[in-house]
Amino acid sequence: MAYTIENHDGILTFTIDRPHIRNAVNEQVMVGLEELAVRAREQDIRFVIITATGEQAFCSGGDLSVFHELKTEQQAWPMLNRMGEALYRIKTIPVPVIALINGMAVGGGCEIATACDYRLVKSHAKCGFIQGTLAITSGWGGGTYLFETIKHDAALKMLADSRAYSSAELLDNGWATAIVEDDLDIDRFLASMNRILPSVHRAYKAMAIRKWQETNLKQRVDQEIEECARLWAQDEHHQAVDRFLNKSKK
Ligand SMILES: CC[C@@H](C(=O)O)C(=O)SCCNC(=O)CCNC(=O)[C@H](O)C(C)(C)COP(=O)(O)OP(=O)(O)OC[C@H]1O[C@@H](n2cnc3c(N)ncnc32)[C@H](O)[C@@H]1OP(=O)(O)O
Repeated sequence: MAYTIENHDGILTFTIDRPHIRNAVNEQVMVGLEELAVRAREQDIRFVIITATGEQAFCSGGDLSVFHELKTEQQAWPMLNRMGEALYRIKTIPVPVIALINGMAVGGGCEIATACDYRLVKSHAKCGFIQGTLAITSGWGGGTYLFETIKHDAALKMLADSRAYSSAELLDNGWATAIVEDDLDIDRFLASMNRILPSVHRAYKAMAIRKWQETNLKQRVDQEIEECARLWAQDEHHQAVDRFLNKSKK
């Protein structure tokens, strides 16, 4: 199994469980995120947490060993669109969604975290939209969500930098909600959330969702996906992925 979903007293935790491959997203993880989006809409759910197994990685994005088989725009679009739909469903979950970033979050991994309402970043974790180094843009909606999340210049810089930022940089640019060292820090954050009635959390989330609907967030995500699919088909992208996969084999 590539993931687990556990409900403890209304806190629904999704854990990507592919640490050997830095928790990269394959078809099974996509199925898991789709299941999460359904279960998170049940009435007893108070918060959702998305995290991953181990200390090394939260998620290294799409599983390039699988997705590298997609060569053309027409082949790439269904994969990008499926994840785009799943992440939009996660973004609009009616309760707060917390990314617990236990390690590296790069590429699509950074997009998953950006779709969440809060990002608790372990101090050793580094995160970045490194897609530029693969000659593509973000393609699961994460770039669009970034512009909803942090200041315009910081967002544009983070996308264009195409490198992993330290936790201190992520706190500084507003992407990280907090840096956490251990379970105690996480418990403290959840305790602060628990002080307020679930119905109040739901009402505030509904306010944010209304804004996203009125500003055509989904339409903007769809445009991001289409642009990424176009870039995906270029030789520069395939060559960059070849370099990464062949480096691993040496
Ligand atoms: C597809 C959608 C697109 C989007 O819309 O955003 C993307 O997500 S594109 C994918 C972007 N992701 C990457 O380019 C990240 C690639 N990975 C890395 O840069 C590094 O692995 C890391 C995440 C910085 C971690 O480095 P390190 O701790 O040194 O581990 P290794 O590099 O040795 O990796 C261990 C093992 O895992 C394999 N691996 C890692 N990430 C991926 C991946 N995304 N897809 C496939 N395989 C991956 C890596 O090849 C190693 O394998 P072995 O050598 O066989 O052990």
